[in-house]
Amino acid sequence: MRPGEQVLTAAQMRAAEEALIAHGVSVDALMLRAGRGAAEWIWRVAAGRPVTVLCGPGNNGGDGYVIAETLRARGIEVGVVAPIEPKTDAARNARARWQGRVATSGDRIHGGVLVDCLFGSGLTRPLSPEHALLLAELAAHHAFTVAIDLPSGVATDGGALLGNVQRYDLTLALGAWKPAHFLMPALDRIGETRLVEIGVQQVESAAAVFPRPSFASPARGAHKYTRGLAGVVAGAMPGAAMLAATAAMRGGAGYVRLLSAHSHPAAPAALVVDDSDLSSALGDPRWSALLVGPGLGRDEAARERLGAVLGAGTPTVLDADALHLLDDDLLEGVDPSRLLLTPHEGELSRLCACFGVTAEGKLERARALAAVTGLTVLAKGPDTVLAAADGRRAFFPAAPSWLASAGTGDVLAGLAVSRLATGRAPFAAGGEAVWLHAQAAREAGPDLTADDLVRCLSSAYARFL
Ligand SMILES: NC(=O)C1=CN([C@@H]2O[C@H](COP(=O)(O)OP(=O)(O)OC[C@H]3O[C@@H](n4cnc5c(N)ncnc54)[C@H](O)[C@@H]3O)[C@@H](O)[C@H]2O)[C@@H](O)CC1
Ligand SMILES: [K+]
Repeated sequence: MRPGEQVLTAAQMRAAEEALIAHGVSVDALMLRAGRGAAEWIWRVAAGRPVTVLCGPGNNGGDGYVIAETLRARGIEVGVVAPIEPKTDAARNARARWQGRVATSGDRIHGGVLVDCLFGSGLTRPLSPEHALLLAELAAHHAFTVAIDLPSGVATDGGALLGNVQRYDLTLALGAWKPAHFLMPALDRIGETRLVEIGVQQVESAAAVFPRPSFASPARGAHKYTRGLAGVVAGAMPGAAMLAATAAMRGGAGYVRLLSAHSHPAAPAALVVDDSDLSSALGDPRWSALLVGPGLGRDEAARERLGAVLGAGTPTVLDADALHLLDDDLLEGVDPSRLLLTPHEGELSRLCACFGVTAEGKLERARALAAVTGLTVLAKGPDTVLAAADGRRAFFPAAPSWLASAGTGDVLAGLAVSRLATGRAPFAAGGEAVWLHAQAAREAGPDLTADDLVRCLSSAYARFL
C-alpha cells in the first residue's frame, strides 16, 4: 500500500505524527507542510478572490494561520476570524507568524472563499451554539467553502455529524485520509476531496482505499474454462439471477452458466441456462465460483438450494435472500474463507444480529462480522466498505448516486462472482467488482437502470486494461 492510500483514525494519525516527530521532524514543520500544501489548493480555487480563514484553538486552527499567511504572501486578500485563542504551542507559533489582523467575530465579513480550520481530528464534542452559528453565517456569506482536514463537526473515525454540518465544496485531507472521508453521513458533506501529503509513513494494519484495479487481456492460450466458470444459482424469482448472470458475463469470467429451473426466453445466446437438478449441476468439478441469493426466495426450498451451494466447496458470493437465510447451521463445516458476502445496510444489520455482532458504525460492524465469522464482507451502499477476517479493511472512491436504483445490487453480485471465477480471492474480487460497477455507472450516466449498467460494463472494463 502506498502511504497515500491509507485511511487513518484520529489515534492512528496522532501516532503517525509522533513517529515523524521521533525521526526529528518538529510539529511546527509538519504544520507548515500541511498548511502550505493546503494553501496551494486554496490559491487555485480562490483564483484571486478574497479568502476568510476561520481558526480554532488546536492544530487545525494552527494550519489555518499557516494557510492565511501563505496566501497573504502570494497577494491574496486574507482575513482571519478566531473566536478562541490558540491553545497548542504549534498553533501559537503559527499565529505569531501571521502578519494580518485577527477578528474574533464574523460580523459583516463577506468573501469569496471560506476556509474552515475551526476543528479537525481533535473534535471531541458537538460545536457550541456560538461556534455553530459563526460557522454557518460565515459559510452563508462566502461563495465557496473549504474544510481543512474535516468539516468542523464531523467525527473523524465514524463519519457521524455532531450537530448541523453544512455541505462544503472541497475538503483537503491532511497527511492521510480519515474514515469520515468515506463514510455517511460525513461523505454527503465533504464535497470534492484532495489529499495533502506531509510525509506520513505507512501505519501497520491501517485501513486503505482499495487500489484502482489493473486487469490484463486473457493469456494467448486461454480458453473459457481457464478464464473461469461462474455459476449463478437462480431461485423463486428468475429476473434478478438473470441480471446478475449477464453482468457476470462482462466481469472477466470466460464462461457463465445460469442454474435455473425457469425458462429464460430473453437470455443472451452466450448464456448457458442449465435447468438440471441443482445437486447434479453442482457436481461438475469445473466450477470456479458460484453466486447465490438474487431472487432465491426465503422459503425452505431456497434454504435447501443455499445449503447445496455452500456444500459444493466452491468460492461463492452470497447476496440478497442468501443473506437473510444464512446462519450458523448453514455454515457448519463450510470453509468461510471462500465466501464473499455483499450485504446492503438492512442485510448487514440482519447478519450482525444473527452472528452476535454488537459493534456500531458501518466499518466496525463489517470488520467485526468478518472477524467473528471468518467471512469476507462487502458492505455496499453510498459508502461501501470491504472487510476481511484477517483485519484488512478497504474504502472506495465515491460512486455516482444514480446507482440507487433497482437491480444494481444484482449487477454488483454478478461482477463479484465473475472476478472470483477468474481466481481472485474474495477480498480482491469484491474490491474489483466495486470499481467496475462504479465505472460502469459513470459510463451509463444519469438516470441509469441496471440494464444500462450491464451494457456499459465492457467499456468500463476497458478502462482498467
Ligand atoms: N496529526 C498530524 O500529523 C497533523 C495534524 N495537523 C492538524 O491538527 C489537527 C488536529 O489537531 P488537534 O488535535 O489540536 O485538534 P483540533 O485542532 O481539531 O482541536 C482540538 C482542540 O479543540 C478542543 N475541542 C474539541 N472539540 C471541541 C468543541 N466541540 N468545542 C470546543 N473545543 C473543542 C480540544 O479540547 C482541543 O483543545 C488535524 O485535524 C490537522 O488539521 C496538521 O497540523 C499537521 C499534522
Ligand atoms: K476543519
